[in-house]
Amino acid sequence: LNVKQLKKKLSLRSQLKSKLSQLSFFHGNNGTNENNNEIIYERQAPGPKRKFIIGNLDVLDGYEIPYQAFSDLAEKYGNVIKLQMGNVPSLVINGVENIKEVLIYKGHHFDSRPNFKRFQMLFDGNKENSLAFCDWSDMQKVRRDMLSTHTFPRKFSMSFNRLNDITIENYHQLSSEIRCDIANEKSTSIKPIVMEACGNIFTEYFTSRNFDRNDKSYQTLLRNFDKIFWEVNQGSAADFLPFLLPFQYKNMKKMEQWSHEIRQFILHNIITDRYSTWNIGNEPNDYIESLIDHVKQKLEPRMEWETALFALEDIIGGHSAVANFVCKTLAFIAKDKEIQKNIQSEVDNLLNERSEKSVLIGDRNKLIYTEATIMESLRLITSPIVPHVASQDSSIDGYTVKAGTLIFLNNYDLNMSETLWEAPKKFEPKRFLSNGRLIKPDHFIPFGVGRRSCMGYKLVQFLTFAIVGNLLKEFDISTVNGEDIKVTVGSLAIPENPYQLVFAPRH
Ligand code: HEM
Repeated sequence: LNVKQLKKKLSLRSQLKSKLSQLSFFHGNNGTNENNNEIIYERQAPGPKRKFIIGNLDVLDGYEIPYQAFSDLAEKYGNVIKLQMGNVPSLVINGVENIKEVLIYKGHHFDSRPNFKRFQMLFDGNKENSLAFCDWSDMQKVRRDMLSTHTFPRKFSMSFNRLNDITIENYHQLSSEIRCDIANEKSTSIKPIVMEACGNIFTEYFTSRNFDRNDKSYQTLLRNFDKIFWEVNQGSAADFLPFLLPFQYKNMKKMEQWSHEIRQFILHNIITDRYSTWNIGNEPNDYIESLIDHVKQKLEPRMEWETALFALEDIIGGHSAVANFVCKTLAFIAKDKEIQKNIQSEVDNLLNERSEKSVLIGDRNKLIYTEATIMESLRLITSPIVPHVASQDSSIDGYTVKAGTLIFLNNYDLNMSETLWEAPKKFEPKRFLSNGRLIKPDHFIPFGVGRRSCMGYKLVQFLTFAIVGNLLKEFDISTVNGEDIKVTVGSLAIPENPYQLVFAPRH
């Protein structure tokens, strides 16, 4: 090969590469040109015909689990579906590769959140005060970094050990309340006591404060958090059709009142005296001190006192998500004696070998069947409840996406697809086990991934593990008269007092 031939060959190769990059959107590439600039292809995703005013909102009609509609639409239109939800242009994204394209490869193109009136109102008219509903910003990055030290404590660090001690202490309180019901020959109203345990763990862990469980205003605080959690988890047509807002007025006023009461409680009973006595330069011991330190030191980006207050409120409210999840997991377990026996024998084997007789949060890798049960519960409750919004013009799987488009990532389908899972409707922890090891399939992403991923997932895993493990060590659990209680899939929030469970001491 002489120099001339070599030059010609290289030039041909470069022309070919350029042609391929122009064509490559047909193959679903990431839509960048040679200079890594985004090429915006006008290739619209397919979707059903829109109706006047409501657009495609009617596609959800008649579905008990609305996300099932997205999966059914995918059968007809493919993995990227264009929908006009009232006045909000939207895309439904199915398939793990497409979801990864949004969350990982192009995470910075899709890092905003919708601008629903409900969310604005909960945060004093400004959704940027919220950790989960704000758009991406330097402030959000700082808030996430600050929070991660506390929500993702390193194994056996001081925070980790503290979280463990607080969890076990509160578990004992939970167990004594169950024993009280047993002594009175009563079934147990599970949600209020799990809610109280999780609320206490969160307030003590994040703020180093604990409250008397008979304190009426503290009980109201926990109830208010859960009522808001329930409301936020319900879809509302008014999110997409603002002219319906007046019909939502009463409900929204109630939510506004609950969030106002929460703020007042936190202000008066948790944060104010800590703020006034905090000395700049001290090492923060808990999340509240990290926030106060940032505000008082006037670190960049500047955080207003109000923003810090909302961040604290948001994270304390996370206890409600954990409590709802624990209750759903217990219901799945109460319905299946074999799963229960498997967890119990795994827990007994571990505890018989050692002097520490509680299941600790650090035991997760030793109790893999218990872990698999929690993963199975997560699989069934997951939904695309926290949508993304395109923060710039982009593309997904080669389809055009305009800035401002709402993106539903159909993780419900990832978890319920017949092609990805065997008998997906069945509660079967063993699907996460293989050759005595825990396996996590690539398509199992219940907490999202990337820059907007869940900030509380470790707390969910630690607390659920410790509560479920210890409860099954102590008790057999069943439903009242063996009735088959319905545990809704594709959603996390459960009503205030959904079901009773019957506990019987094992020893
Ligand atoms: C079983 C319970 C939970 C599930 C299934 C869950 C799942 C999720 C999912 C799917 C997202 C959206 C991820 C994305 O957009 O890519 C999310 C976001 C978030 N979660 Fe969770 N979560 C749970 C509990 C919690 C708890 C207990 C906390 C707080 C301690 C929490 C804090 C957050 C925050 C702050 C975000 C927003 C992060 C951001 O937008 O930057 N979550 N969660």
